[in-house]
Amino acid sequence: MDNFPGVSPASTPLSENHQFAQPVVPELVGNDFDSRMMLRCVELARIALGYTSPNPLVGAVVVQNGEIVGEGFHPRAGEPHAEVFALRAAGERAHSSTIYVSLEPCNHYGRTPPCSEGLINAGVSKVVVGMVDPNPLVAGSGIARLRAAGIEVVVGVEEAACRRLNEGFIHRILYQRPLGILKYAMTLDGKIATTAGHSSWVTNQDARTEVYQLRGACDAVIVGGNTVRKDNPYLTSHQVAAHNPLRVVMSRSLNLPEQACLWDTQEAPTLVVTEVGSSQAFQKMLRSKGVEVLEFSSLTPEIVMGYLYERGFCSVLWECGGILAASAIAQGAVQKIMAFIAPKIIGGDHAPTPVGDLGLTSMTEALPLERVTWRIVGNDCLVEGYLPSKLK
Ligand SMILES: Nc1nc(O)c(N)c(N[C@@H]2O[C@H](COP(=O)(O)O)[C@@H](O)[C@H]2O)n1
Ligand SMILES: [Zn+2]
Repeated sequence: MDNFPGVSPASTPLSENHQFAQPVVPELVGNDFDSRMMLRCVELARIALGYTSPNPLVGAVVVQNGEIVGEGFHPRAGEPHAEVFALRAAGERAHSSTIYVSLEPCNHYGRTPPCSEGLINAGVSKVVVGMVDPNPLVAGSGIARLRAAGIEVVVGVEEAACRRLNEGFIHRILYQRPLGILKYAMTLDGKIATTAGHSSWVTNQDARTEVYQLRGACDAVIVGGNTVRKDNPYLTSHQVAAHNPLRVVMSRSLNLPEQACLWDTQEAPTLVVTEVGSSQAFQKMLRSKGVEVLEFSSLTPEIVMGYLYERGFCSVLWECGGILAASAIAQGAVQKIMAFIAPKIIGGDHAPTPVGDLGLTSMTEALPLERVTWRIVGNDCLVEGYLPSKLK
């Protein structure tokens, strides 16, 4: 099992969960201070990027007289919640304190007892919450329980940052599927490779490093057989992030190379999903290398996403070619687009493009992205946006 940088696995010692204490900032009061503390919660939560599914990323900070006296984050499902680590780190100083937490404290017995009770028992006087927990087992009941116990509760501080942090978890809870992110890199004339299929590299190192970080934050990354045959990718986070996603290959035929970087499972696990009836000999060869192989009666993006949901995943990165990308979009397996655009022209009548045929013939049918943002990454531009909600 892989570890957090500087943090030991499974039973993370509390002292180490607490090792991120910040200096006192007495001059900051009111909303600025609340914002700073909540952003610190988000920062703490992000230490566990890639490790917490099906649970959310959560950070917590205990403040006494303007001083941080305890910090914590949720390291992984089955371990205590962020509030517990922060309260334990604060010890006696949790009494009459204000606790900041990026997600509403839970109010149910799951793998762990309710944090609402822990906060009441610790004697905190105020709880500042980033966002309400969309989990129907919580959904406002944690806030109500704290208020009923006479604790002041403020909700919605840095809510946008808290929601962004957990967009995969939120999507999983609301739609019973992982959030699907389609990432591609294309030239300014919309090509992901040359006519000959060569694609190394469309974007510069900075953009590729950002993709490695993205992989580290996702639970799985999916490609089709064509990408394995043409690019022979690793699909790891290349040590830029501590976590590696499950690498998933979708192939009906198992017409795949005997030798491929993805069959080396030392660094990261690989799952090949195929259809009933594909070569048993090839499946045996893959299994002998430590590759997991699963057969489905019908192999579609929707079925694979349903399976990955059951496996507990919150976010899945599609790094496939245009044909599979179009099929994933059409089946509602993609909600978010991340397009890296390199300022170069390659041309080519038959050079591949990021999204294949969607069956749309009029420009009025084009799928308009929502909540679009863009930024420069090194020499390239990253455009991000969300497919219209009706596709979700
Ligand atoms: N507020 C809060 N802090 C954390 O650190 C959390 N992990 C959660 N998670 C919520 O509780 C559910 C998981 O409970 P168990 O870990 O199984 O006990 C999760 O679905 C969230 O709703 N909340
Ligand atoms: Zn909890």
